[in-house]
Amino acid sequence: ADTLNRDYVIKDINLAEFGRDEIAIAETEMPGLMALREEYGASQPLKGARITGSLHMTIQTAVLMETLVALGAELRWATCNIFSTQDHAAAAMAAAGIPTFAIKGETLAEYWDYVGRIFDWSSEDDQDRTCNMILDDGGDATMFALWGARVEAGEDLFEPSNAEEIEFVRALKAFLKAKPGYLTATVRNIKGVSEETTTGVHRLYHLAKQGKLPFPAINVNDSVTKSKFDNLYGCKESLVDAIRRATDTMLAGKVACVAGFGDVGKGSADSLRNGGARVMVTEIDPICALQAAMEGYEVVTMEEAVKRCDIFVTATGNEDVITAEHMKAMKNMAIVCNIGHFDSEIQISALDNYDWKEIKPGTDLVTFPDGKQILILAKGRLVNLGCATGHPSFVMSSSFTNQTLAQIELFTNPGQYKNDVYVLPKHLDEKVAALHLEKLGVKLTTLSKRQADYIGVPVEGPFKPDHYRY
Ligand SMILES: NC(=O)c1ccc[n+]([C@@H]2O[C@H](COP(=O)([O-])OP(=O)(O)OC[C@H]3O[C@@H](n4cnc5c(N)ncnc54)[C@H](O)[C@@H]3O)[C@@H](O)[C@H]2O)c1
Ligand SMILES: Nc1ncnc2c1ncn2CC[C@H](O)C(=O)O
Repeated sequence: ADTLNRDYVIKDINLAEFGRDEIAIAETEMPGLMALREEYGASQPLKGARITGSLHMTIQTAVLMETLVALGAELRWATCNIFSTQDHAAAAMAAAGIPTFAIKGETLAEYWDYVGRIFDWSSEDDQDRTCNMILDDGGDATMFALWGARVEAGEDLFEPSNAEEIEFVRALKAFLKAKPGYLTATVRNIKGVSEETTTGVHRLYHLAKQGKLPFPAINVNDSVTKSKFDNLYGCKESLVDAIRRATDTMLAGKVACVAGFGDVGKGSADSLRNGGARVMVTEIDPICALQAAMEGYEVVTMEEAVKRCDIFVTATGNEDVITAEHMKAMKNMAIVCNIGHFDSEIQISALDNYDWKEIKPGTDLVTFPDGKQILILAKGRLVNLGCATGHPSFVMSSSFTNQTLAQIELFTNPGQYKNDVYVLPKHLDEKVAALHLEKLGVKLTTLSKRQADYIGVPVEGPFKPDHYRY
């Protein structure tokens, strides 16, 4: 790692030029972010914003980061998954002077130490300087700050029950010892958090319901132009990309199982079917199960799927969806991976005592006592970023335009939001979509006043009621 006590920890600063070259190409595919730089560059709405960012350190995220900086923000950034960093993107950010702490393949200990680094805004001449915004993906950064403040208010930390929690507790205790009172001040100074993903949003609603959310939050995931695009079309492109890079397996003719038929499961099932696989789905929700059936997917239980499927993908946001028992019952050389945010979906640790052989980074061959073998991808962490480069730039532009608008909303309207979870208003959702039409050559039709009146919407939109489902 390239450290030397600089205010970044990355793999190799010499990758910066390569990163910069790919960022330049990505910018041509991210019209929403580039339009926001045009629109807000002069007025600098994020001047004074000190954003602690925890989001996969990819080329696409680098374009988001430099958009936030172009609008006046200062950043400190870490990735939100130990396998998702693209080292050349991290190098380009460090070379651009943005404190970045991310290495592809970092350990859990390093991951949580880096979360501490992005919260440490203190300097020689201002020990009390803290962040005043969080941009989160999955909720790890928010949890670190909140638990720090809660421990300093006298609450007992939970007993860690796995490797991840052990490192979280260790890193948090070290931070609290080094900087007593600092996270309490941080939480007090935070104007809000914008959360990228479904699992992180679930955690925020849970906190709000418990009355333990001490600042406003914007749920970016449930902007239509985020989850109905990134989660759906992003996974449709990046899932099979990852499976192919990790295994070179032929998809055509194979039988695949996707656990969960939400936005990610829908995109994932489509991805596999387009590759020529016959796809089965498992679901708990009768509505999503009915959708899957009517889309032509067989809906089965995992107990049934393990007998018949060659490829398994979890997309539920839940835990223990594929158990050790399930894996023991799978066909020889079955491929098992997860595209959900956390690695809770597959019982990876239950395989610890079996023989693991790393074929290449991201692809492990596990041999069971009876000699049966399976391939585990990205050690059960999200496979599209662990074994490939995640979603392409264009769809991430839609997600990250929402992120940027959410940061502006929270930072420039601190009094407007209570300590609760909000989604962006529909006119901004439609604005994000509109910013991405020209790139695809879309020609939009304009309503006449008569038509607008007939369907009861303003000529300029919003074109749908809040209860509309896209
Ligand atoms: N890898 C990526 O690029 C990426 C992108 C977006 C979201 N995500 C993550 O993917 C996960 C899913 O996101 P989503 O937006 O599709 O969520 P979602 O809530 O829309 O869908 C999850 C589905 O899983 C089903 N489910 C829950 N438990 C199940 C179980 N035990 N068996 C079968 N089905 C079950 C639910 O009924 C639901 O329909 C989340 O963790 C999210 O954060 C990852
Ligand atoms: N290319 C990507 N850059 C950053 N994050 C990415 C990329 N592809 C998928 N993701 C995951 C974020 C996604 O919005 C989520 O909800 O998890």
